[in-house]
Amino acid sequence: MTETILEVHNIGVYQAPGQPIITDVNFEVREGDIVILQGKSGAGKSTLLKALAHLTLYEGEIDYRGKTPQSYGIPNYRTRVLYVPQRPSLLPGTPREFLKVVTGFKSHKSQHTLDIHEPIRVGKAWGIEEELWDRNWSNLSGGESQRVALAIAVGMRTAEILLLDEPTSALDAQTSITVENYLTQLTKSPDSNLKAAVWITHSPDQSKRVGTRFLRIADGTLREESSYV
Ligand SMILES: Nc1ncnc2c1ncn2[C@@H]1O[C@H](COP(=O)(O)OP(=O)(O)OP(=O)(O)O)[C@@H](O)[C@H]1O
Repeated sequence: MTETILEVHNIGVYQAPGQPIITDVNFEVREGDIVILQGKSGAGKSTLLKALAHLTLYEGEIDYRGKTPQSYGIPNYRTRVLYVPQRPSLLPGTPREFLKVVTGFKSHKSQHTLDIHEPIRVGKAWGIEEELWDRNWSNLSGGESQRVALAIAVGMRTAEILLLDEPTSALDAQTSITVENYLTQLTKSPDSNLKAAVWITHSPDQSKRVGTRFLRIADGTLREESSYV
């Protein structure tokens, strides 16, 4: 039987008391799932991913492998259920400097799989030459910084679930497919830590290519669909 990784019970996020962005969200993520999260702009998709990563206040419960996020320690939990923003906003310095900082965190160090060269290798597979790692973030194009940030998230090899917030929105069609194939194959590989993803996209074509399950947020709550609609 396929193992459940994440169980989400009655999640609600509020922008102010009595003003919910999302309520009564229930679903689970199992090994091998690439869960497409769809919904209109402003529906609450990013809000839900941030709640799953414990990056925003929420009510309700999250179980990761049968335990609460707190029981892992929140920084450690966040490396396993890892949110990848659409673009790294306003980061100082260069990607290589950023990589050195994040790989120095105790929560990452405690995991034996870490290899700081792996993100650079992943980036190369997506057309990111090594010299770009020494350029300031502010001097990278939108598509370059998006791929570098994703390469860091993937190359750390700490995540079991990636929470992907429009991960290819700044990429051309061909590069987007290269990244998609890499992520879907990694999710299926028995040697990989990565077991699943929750993936926001506005692209019906991308949803069909990568999705194994389809969730939609509408009117402040979530429902499962049989396909992208
Ligand atoms: N920190 C916050 N405080 C108050 N309101 C917020 C906050 N974050 C998000 N919102 C509001 O919550 C709603 C959902 O935002 P969210 O970013 O989750 O939407 P989304 O579905 O990801 O949209 P898009 O497709 O445009 O990225 C929006 O109305 C947004 O303005």
